[in-house]
Order: sequence, then structure tokens, then C-alpha cells
Amino acid sequence: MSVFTTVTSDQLQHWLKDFSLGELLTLQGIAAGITNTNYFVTTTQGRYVLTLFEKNTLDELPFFLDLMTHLAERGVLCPHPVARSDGGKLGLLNGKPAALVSCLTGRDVESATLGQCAAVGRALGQMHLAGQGFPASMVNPRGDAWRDATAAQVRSKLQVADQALLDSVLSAMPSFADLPQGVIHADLFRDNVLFDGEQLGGIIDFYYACDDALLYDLAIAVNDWCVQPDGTPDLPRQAALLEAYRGVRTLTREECAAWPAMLRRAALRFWLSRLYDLHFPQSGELTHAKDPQHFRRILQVRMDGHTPLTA
Ligand SMILES: Nc1ncnc2c1ncn2[C@@H]1O[C@H](COP(=O)(O)OP(=O)(O)O)[C@@H](O)[C@H]1O
Ligand SMILES: N[C@@H](CCOP(=O)(O)O)C(=O)O
Repeated sequence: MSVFTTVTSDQLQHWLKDFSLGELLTLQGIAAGITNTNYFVTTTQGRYVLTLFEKNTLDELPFFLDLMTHLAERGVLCPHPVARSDGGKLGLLNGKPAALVSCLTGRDVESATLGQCAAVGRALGQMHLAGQGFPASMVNPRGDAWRDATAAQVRSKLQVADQALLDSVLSAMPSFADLPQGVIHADLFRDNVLFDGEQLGGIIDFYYACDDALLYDLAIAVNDWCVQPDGTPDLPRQAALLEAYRGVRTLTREECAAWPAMLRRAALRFWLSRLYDLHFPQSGELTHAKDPQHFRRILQVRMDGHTPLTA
């Protein structure tokens, strides 16, 4: 359940006075999601999503809201933050940073069709191109420093075979600093994309967005959208996603060469975060421990076999 902070209609009605959105009609908590409090809000002007940020600090949120604004204004299907009459997009509600964004249509899919994989690849390519002109920057909070610190923390909790896998992945991890960089979503899993049938509603949950190699975003998406439960690649889905992405943004020769290592980097990031959540659960937090073994399997497959990309 992701209503951690309750908002009443009276409180919201008062808060909405600073917006030009007409009268509040309905307010409904959203059960999905694990980090923030989300509500569907309907006013006489339209339908919106109200988010109360439970973890992000006030100083980092403008980056995400400005990024969504920048992307939405350039035709990327993503939530468009709604500005107050004074131009601000971020406020305080019940003591929490809060924002209103446009409500996208659709719902997340568990088993994506080839057409949906292609739509995600296309949207990611469009996002990467549109993001090139975004002026603000954000260091990846799950970047190399986090990776090395987290690996050191979880290592002693692992079986010998898992320690060996971790060590061999880390020792063979190249630098990706020379690949094309830009603003990335960094968590483009199936639960962060909405579909209405085959029609893409949009990409949500930009709260890991940061600057990194564009290819990393593609590898994160492929490791979720295009793998089978045993961790092996789902080649038809992968072909659909990659072809659609490459139809929008050309991969360089260097990116094609780096692809197998980038798939390993992407798998390692989520193996580590899931291991960390499992072995170091935060007290007072709801536990939604996701299975680390899934990403261990993907990582092992990515170590055993190399899926080349041709330039
Ligand atoms: N802009 C939006 N339009 C439509 N639905 C949304 C929007 N933002 C969030 N949602 C709904 O809220 C759910 C939780 O959002 P999410 O950003 O994943 O939450 P959390 O950050 O807590 O994980 C999504 O699965 C989706 O159903
Ligand atoms: N999509 C991720 C969850 C987001 O990452 P985290 O660092 O907040 O755990 C996953 O499925 O593991």
C-alpha cells in the first residue's frame, strides 16, 4: 500500500487554491508503488497524480520535476508537472514535499508483447535525444562509488560461489566514461511504463534519473523487459526493443562493443540493491524485498555468454 501520508479532501482543496485547476472532484489513494504516497486527483479541469515524496529531499526534487517538464514539452510521453499560479511546481503538504503531475493513461504490464517492447525502445531513444538539451545535472546515486561500497557490505553475507561471481564481475568491469553520456531514467522496468493495450501511456517514476552512459539505460531496460524467468535472454523481445531504440538513436561502434559489459553492469546494480535490501532491511520501512536471485541468474548468464551487437 503506498499511501504513507494521508491527505484529506479538505487539506487538498486548501492546497489546490494555489493552482488554477478548478474545483476538487475526487481524491483516491493509489495502492501500487513502494516509495512515495500517490493519489489520483480529479478536478473540474482534469485528472492528475498527487505525489508526496517520502524519501527525496526538497533540494533534489527540482531536478526531477524540471526534467519531466523538459521531456514532456519535447513530446516524450511522461508526467507533466503542473505549476502553481506563482510558477512553482513543488510545495509542502502535510509536512512532505509534494507535486501534482498529469495523469497518464494505461497500466503497467507483466508480460510485454513485442509491440510493447518496441514502444519502450522507441520511447527510451526519444527520451535520450530529448534529454540532451537538459541543462541540470545529477550524479548517479547508484554509480560506481555506491556499487563498490555496497559490494563490500553484502559480500560477507554471500555464499562462496556468489562471492566468486561478485569478485569476477567487479574485477572485469571496464569504465564506460568514454561512451555517450546524458540524462537517463535508470530504472526503466515494466512497473515504470504504462500501456493502454499496445498504446504507450508513458514512462513514470523518474526519481532515479541522473547523468550516466545512455547505453546503461538501454541495458537496464533490456535486463527487465527482455529476459526469461531463468535469466536467459528473450531474443525476440530483445530484438524488438533494440531495433526500435536504434531506429531513433544510432548506437556508436564503441557502444556496440561495450554492450556485453554494460548488460553485466546493469544486472550487478540490481543484484546488489536487492541483496542490500535483503541483508540490511531499514527499520521502520515496509519491506518489499525483491528477489536478488533473479538478478544473480541474469548476471551469471551475462558472464557466461556474450550477446554481441553489430554496429
Ligand atoms: N503520472 C501518472 N499517471 C498515471 N498513473 C500514475 C502516474 N504516476 C504514478 N502512477 C500510478 O501510481 C503507481 C505508483 O507510482 P510509482 O511512481 O511507481 O510509485 P513509487 O515511487 O512509490 O514506487 C503506478 O504504478 C501507477 O499506477
Ligand atoms: N526496479 C528496482 C527497484 C528500484 O531500485 P532500488 O535501488 O530502490 O531497490 C528493482 O526491481 O530492484
